[in-house]
Amino acid sequence: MKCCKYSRGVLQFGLSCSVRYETYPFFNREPGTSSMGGNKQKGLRTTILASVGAFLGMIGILTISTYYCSKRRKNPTRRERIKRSHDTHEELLQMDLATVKEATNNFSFENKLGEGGFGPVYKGIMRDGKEVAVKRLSQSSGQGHNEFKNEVIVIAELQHKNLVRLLGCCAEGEENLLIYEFMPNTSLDAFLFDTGKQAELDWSKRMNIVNGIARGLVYLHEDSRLKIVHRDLKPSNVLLDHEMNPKISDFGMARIFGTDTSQANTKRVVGTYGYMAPEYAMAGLFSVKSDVFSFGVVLLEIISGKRNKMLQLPECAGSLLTYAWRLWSEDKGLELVDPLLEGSWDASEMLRYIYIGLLCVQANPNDRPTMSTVIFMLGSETAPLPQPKEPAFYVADSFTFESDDQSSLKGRPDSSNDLSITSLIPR
Ligand SMILES: Nc1ncnc2c1ncn2[C@@H]1O[C@H](COP(=O)(O)OP(=O)(O)OP(=O)(O)O)[C@@H](O)[C@H]1O
Repeated sequence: MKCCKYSRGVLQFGLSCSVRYETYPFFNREPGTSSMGGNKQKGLRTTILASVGAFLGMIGILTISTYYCSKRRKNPTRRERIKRSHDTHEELLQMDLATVKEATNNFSFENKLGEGGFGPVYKGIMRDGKEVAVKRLSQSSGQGHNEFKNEVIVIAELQHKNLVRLLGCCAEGEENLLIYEFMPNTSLDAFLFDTGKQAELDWSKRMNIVNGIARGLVYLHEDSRLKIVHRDLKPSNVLLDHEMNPKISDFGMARIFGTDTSQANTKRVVGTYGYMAPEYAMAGLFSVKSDVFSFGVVLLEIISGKRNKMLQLPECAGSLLTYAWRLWSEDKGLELVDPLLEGSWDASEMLRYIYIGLLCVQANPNDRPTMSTVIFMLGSETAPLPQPKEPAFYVADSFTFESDDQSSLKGRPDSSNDLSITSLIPR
């Protein structure tokens, strides 16, 4: 549309030029009025020549503006690109309710895969046989329409093998549905913290999961067109495909940053207790480094097979972080390792992973590495690692945080909560 406007503008400009040329006194002299000896015929010729010149000029400008416009269409500005992708995605991803109902057997109990803060999740089979997972926003969920939209906007912009794919959405009447690719092995927490399944995660699978999560985060933070902070990374938001490859999910809380923004703050703290960085949980400050903190917690959980917040060991009051730090300081780092992994790991590699976990959960965000540095450190046996400083500790019982939104953290240690919709600022 803009192109048309430009072209119309150029056309008007050209016409007005030719009109001006014709009315300019020099081209309309009466015979004998000029010392140059011009006559009416000469004046007319000059006028025609000027008009032809103006016309040709106008054609030239039109050609250039058309070229510029088609180039713009191919390489839109950031704002145009974002707006266009919004429009396209809203169109592309729409699915009708009848189709989703049919796929999920009318949201039957047998099809229910689980339930999160957003609402229940159902398995569905589309007409073409494709398996999907359908998240149904429950009316009573603390999360609302804004998060639903946020998830669609954020995830529709992204494509990476370590991020779950959103296939479609449906907003009809009271129903708000998100349709994802189906992950047959559900989520990481279903393996990591389930005594019956823990043993299936040997060290090589765990390393693959750690590296995949790290790559997904690097993409979000640095490599995608937008700079995104996830804000709710935890094992239940890491889904596993049929080969146990990890895919980060749940972008309802994600925030998109501009290139020149490194940190933002909010009065509405969202996220999950135990995984939130202290500066975020207590002051509402978040950045890519808050995701790094959550990654560090998940990494230490993967190594130990223990939940950060659930650790009730006699030798350690508090969290897994307290425990890991204590062992590390006493040169007993390897005691942290999940006994089920016995014999499947190499000591120096394992120590490096623990080291990296501790670097990620340091109290000061500036001390934490970026996710691309984490990838480098995970893959290098020789990379010099800085000495980790003490992690941020917060003990379950004493941790409370009050924000403007009274539904937030206090008294709901295991849940995520509300946030206003992301404002899209491209990289
Ligand atoms: N794409 C998927 N494929 C297969 N199972 C899924 C998929 N998405 C979610 N699930 C299942 O549904 C459950 C609920 O997921 P959901 O993301 O809504 O909540 P959560 O991450 O467990 O909790 P919260 O909403 O508090 O973050 C998951 O534990 C998982 O077992």
